[in-house]
Parts: sequence; structure tokens; C-alpha cells
Amino acid sequence: MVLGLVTGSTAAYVVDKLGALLNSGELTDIVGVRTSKRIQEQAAALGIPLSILDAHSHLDLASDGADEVDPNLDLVKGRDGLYCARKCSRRRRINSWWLQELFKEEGCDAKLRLDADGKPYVTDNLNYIVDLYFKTPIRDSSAGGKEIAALEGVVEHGLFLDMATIVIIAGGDGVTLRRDMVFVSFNTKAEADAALAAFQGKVMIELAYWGSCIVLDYHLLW
Ligand SMILES: O=C(CO)[C@H](O)[C@H](O)COP(=O)(O)O
Repeated sequence: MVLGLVTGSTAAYVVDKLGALLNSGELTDIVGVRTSKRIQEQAAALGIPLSILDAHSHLDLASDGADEVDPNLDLVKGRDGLYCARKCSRRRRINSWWLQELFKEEGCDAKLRLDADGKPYVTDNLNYIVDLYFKTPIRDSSAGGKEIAALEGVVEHGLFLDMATIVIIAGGDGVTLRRDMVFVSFNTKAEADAALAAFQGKVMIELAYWGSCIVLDYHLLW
């Protein structure tokens, strides 16, 4: 099985657990595709067999942390500054002053990310990062992502759209799984009720009726 090994304080727990399962023999036949130097060091120290993205056209599973998630499972990521290895391989020059001016017009502060010494932070792929502080939520993340990506000098952005299929949320009340919304059409209310009865007990369902279409937004229960 080919696993994407990603980076961040949350992802580090997954890598630790993976190493423990491999070392105890509960898991075998795993190869990890690393996305950063940091995760490579952690995985290597735990004895996890490693490979690189170019050697695998397909990953069987990749789990990752996120800074923010919206109801469509679109994510904002990149606080650790390592999104590039996961999304792109292009590199261009960036002009942060120009970006700042541009985003001011959009009602958004753009700040060049600095390291602990106050110097521009440089990613594993030798890029700079401009953090965008929006004063109001991004209304259309898909259009926003396209516009940002199209800007000359921008290599990649931290909006991970249509990529996550399941979100695991750990909180004070326990752990929940959240999947994509499921859009289901039924011809009659009886059909809808029968389908709902089949789901009950396995999932917690939130319902919305949109014309003849019922939207099931469900959380799987452990
Ligand atoms: O995108 C990322 C790295 O660039 C991280 O996955 C994201 O910032 C979440 O980090 P953490 O798990 O440390 O809260």
C-alpha cells in the first residue's frame, strides 16, 4: 500500500502510529511517499520504507492536517508552509510588494511570511509564502483559488479544493467523521423515508429538502 506522508503537528501523530504498527508487525507492505524533509526524517527514524512522489502515479491513501475546513470539505492549509510538494512542481519568481498592493484592493492584507530571525521564510521548494488575511470569509473559494493561481509569480496557494473525501474532527466531545454531502433524488416521500430508515443508527443525518432533492449531510458514528 502506498501512503502519502504529509507534514504538520497532526500528521506527525499519524506517522508515529504508522511506525509503531509497522514495528509491531501489525502492518506490513507499506511504502510512504514523503512530502517534506521534516516528514522524511521522522519516517526514516521510525523505519518506515520511503519513496518519492515521482515514483508513484497513484497513492492508496493520504491523510493530512488542515488549518480550516468548510462544509464542502474544502480546506485551507499551509501554516507549516509545505503545501507545494503536495500540489505542484512549478516554480516562478514572486513579487510580494506587488501582491500586497493587489490584495489591498480586494480588502485583504497580504504579508510575506518571515522566519524566527525576521528573514523571509523559504519553503522546501525554495519559494516564499505570502499569507493572505481576509477580513471577511472567501465567498467563492473555487473562483478565488483560480484567480490567485493565475497571478504571475504565484506558484501555488493553500486552498485545497475538491481534494478531501473525509474529514476527521477531534474535539472535546470525541471524534467524528465527516464526508462529502450526498445528493439523493427520490420520486416519492415513501422512498425517501425508506432510505432514511436504512441509514438510521449508522449515521447522524441532517436533512434539507430542495425541491424533489433531499440532501443528506451525514456524520458517521464510530
Ligand atoms: O498544511 C499544513 C502544512 O503546510 C498542515 O497540514 C496544516 O497547517 C495543519 O497543521 P497542524 O496539523 O500542525 O495544525
